[in-house]
Amino acid sequence: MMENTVIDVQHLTKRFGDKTVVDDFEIKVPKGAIYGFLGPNGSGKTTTIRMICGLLSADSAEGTCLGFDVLTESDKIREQVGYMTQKFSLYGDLTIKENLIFMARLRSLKNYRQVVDDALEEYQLAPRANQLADQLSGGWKQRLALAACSLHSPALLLLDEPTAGVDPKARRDFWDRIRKLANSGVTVLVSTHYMDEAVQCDNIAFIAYGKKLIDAPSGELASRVGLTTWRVEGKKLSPLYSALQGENGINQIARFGSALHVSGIDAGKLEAAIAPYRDDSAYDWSLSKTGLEETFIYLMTGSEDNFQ
Ligand SMILES: Nc1ncnc2c1ncn2[C@@H]1O[C@H](COP(=O)(O)OP(=O)(O)OP(=O)(O)O)[C@@H](O)[C@H]1O
Repeated sequence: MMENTVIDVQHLTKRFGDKTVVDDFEIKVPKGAIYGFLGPNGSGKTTTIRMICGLLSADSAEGTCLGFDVLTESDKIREQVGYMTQKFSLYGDLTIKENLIFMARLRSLKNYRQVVDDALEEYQLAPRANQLADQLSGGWKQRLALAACSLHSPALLLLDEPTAGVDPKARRDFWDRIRKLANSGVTVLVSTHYMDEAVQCDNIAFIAYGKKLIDAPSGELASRVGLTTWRVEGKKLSPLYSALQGENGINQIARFGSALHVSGIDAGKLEAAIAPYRDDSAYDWSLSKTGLEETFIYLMTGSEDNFQ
């Protein structure tokens, strides 16, 4: 294992009944990375991450996480993992402070009162320490959940759709905190099917049907997939949308504000498909750099019905 690599796993496989939900998966994650696991519902993201972090046993696997064997030393891995689940899983009828004390004691943390006081300060929860968790807004609940799963200073954080349903300001605060943790050496695995969470990741592994289709630094994902994109602006975009949809050479049309982004994997076929509309003065066409958004939509729509 490279010194800087905290996860180095191969042949990770999991079956539930006759369904192989994670199929011969491999991944390397460097220390301090924010690594996104993207894919449609049911594609196996959570199962994969939970196996890597020792929270679920694999049917087969080779390799290490945090220097421990993924198959035989999952208890040691688990000790260093903080897991923030999709659903708020703290106690609504306990206060913020009581929740943190409960979690700290569950972890048998020495000096737990000090650890909790430090967390209240660090996460700016102190002024609300005596508020019941049930009375908190989504953003504050999420902040409490992050504080709770970080009390034992985990080396690895596992976040399952962490900002779903949270307002933009709270979301930005949350990612600022995650970035700070990553800069201090904490490695972060994020399971999501939301674009705005994906853009926060340094690396992205795209999963469909339990298999990893692509694994790349997020800045390289678009060029790896290789879509060509034309941007078109104009007054009558709806009829154009209908006319282009399903045409040979067009893999995807997405609305971006007042423009359409028309993308295709084969640049020549794409150009031929839009040719009849290029000279129409109602439209203003320009070749556009394919971004993460178009790539993300393309990947997601190409593998929508995982295990349905
Ligand atoms: N304990 C279980 N028993 C049986 N099937 C399961 C179990 N856990 C997950 N599955 C199935 O495994 C597949 C992958 O599930 P998983 O939760 O890993 O997907 P996901 O990509 O994280 O989905 P989502 O985005 O909806 O959370 C799904 O078909 C799911 O129904």
